[in-house]
Amino acid sequence: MHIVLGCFRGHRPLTSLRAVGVGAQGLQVRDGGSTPSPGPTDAAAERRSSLLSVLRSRGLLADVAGGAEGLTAAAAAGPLRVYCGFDPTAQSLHLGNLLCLMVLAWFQRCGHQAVALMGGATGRIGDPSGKSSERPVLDEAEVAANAASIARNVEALLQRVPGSTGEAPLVLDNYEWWSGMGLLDFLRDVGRHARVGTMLAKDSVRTRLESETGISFTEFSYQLLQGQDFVHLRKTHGVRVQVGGSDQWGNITAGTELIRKTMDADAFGLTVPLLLKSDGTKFGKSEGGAIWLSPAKLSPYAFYQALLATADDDVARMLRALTFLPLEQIDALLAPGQPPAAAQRALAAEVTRFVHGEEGLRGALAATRALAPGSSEGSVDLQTLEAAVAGGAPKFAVDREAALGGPLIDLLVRVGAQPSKGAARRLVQGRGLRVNNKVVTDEGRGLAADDLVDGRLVMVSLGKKKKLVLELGVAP
Ligand SMILES: Nc1ncnc2c1ncn2[C@@H]1O[C@H](COP(=O)(O)OP(=O)(O)OP(=O)(O)O)[C@@H](O)[C@H]1O
Ligand SMILES: N[C@@H](Cc1ccc(O)cc1)C(=O)O
Repeated sequence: MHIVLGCFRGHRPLTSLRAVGVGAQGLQVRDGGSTPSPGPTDAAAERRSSLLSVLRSRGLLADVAGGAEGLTAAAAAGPLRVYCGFDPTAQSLHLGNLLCLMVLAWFQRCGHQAVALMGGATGRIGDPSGKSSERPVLDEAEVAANAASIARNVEALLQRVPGSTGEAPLVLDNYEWWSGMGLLDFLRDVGRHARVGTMLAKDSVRTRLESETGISFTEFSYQLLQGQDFVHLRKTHGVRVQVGGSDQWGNITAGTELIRKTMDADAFGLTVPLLLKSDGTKFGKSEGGAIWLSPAKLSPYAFYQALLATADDDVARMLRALTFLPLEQIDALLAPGQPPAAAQRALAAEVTRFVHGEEGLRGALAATRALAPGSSEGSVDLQTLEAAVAGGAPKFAVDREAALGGPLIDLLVRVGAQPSKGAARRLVQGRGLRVNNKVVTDEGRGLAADDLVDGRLVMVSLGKKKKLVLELGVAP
């Protein structure tokens, strides 16, 4: 895997930010020295206002809309609510989306409150940002099911932000307010405030207008829906900041402009540099090859392995952007003399822990150990077996009674995994046959019920590298 953090089309120069004099993590309070130590209120204000310098130090800040100084002052004055929207066009979010979730997490750590918005309505329209062609229309039931599954994932993830000092995160769905909005209300209350010239000038629209296929009115209107979301959240939940990838700049500023015009209130936008693949395309779901965050789409083991495969050139940026490790610890991991892949292992462990929880990481590490060539560690569970099959181990369906009723070596010959009984015996004599990683020493050993994982599966290793999975059931 080769991933780079870069900026997408439409990137604007980094707004100059004022450092606010806190440590790299933004969580340390300055040592008092000769000046008096800050009291608890000052410490909290300092932590809240450290936000932009923290995001910048982690490589998570591309642009600020509404003024960096104003945002820092607002953060110092009190906890802010910040939102990021996700269109439920797939069952799960992916590693690219994790950057935005990390920004929400840093807000939480600095004492603010994160709001994750499911695009139950916008997912039915299709965001043209960064897309060279029209998105397919999704089935309503599918969008709703996707939104529910992403909401569960995101909520669990934001609730486990380590060191969070903000109020508990909120998860909302914009279908709530769009489902009741009529066309006339929309044109009168939202459309009237939008200038067509400004809408046409957005990168997402301009590039599509210049393309052969152009842009539909539906996708052209998308920016107003996202803009109105921000207005709605500003009014109903006091949300003052919106976060998104740098491809979202046009949609985010549509919101800050609408708020300014219709409410005469302040609002800020933050964009995150996009996580790009080595070919320069966005690391997203439409482009394929996504590293999914939901365990239903990608097991914690496979997720861990995908991060372990991060290229050396990308690992420093990924450690800064996708983990909460202190920057000094990251520098130490990258210093010469570290064991091979130490940085990748730390990256994989930290990100897996955040995305899948402590339990998910434990399982991923257990499966990694169990599937290592020649492993004799016995912790083979369902995830390990699924990982073995996903990694190319053949799976054989065998008759349960026959499998439990005779020697394993006979079964291996019957399914074609061993050329002859003699070869299978020699494998046992050379201590090369293992059942769920336990060495078989008895040539007559058969399978027993307690070898079975999930009551039906067993992993058999033939020598150091070859593995297969037997599934006991009714023979095909
Ligand atoms: N590779 C990425 N790097 C940083 N942020 C990203 C990346 N991919 C998506 N995001 C951000 O995550 C948020 C939600 O994105 P969303 O799920 O709607 O689109 P997506 O996953 O990029 O989908 P698609 O590939 O269909 O465009 C947006 O703010 C988007 O900019
Ligand atoms: N347009 C965003 C998702 C989003 C939807 C609604 C919002 O209010 C905000 C963001 C995207 O496609 O990535």
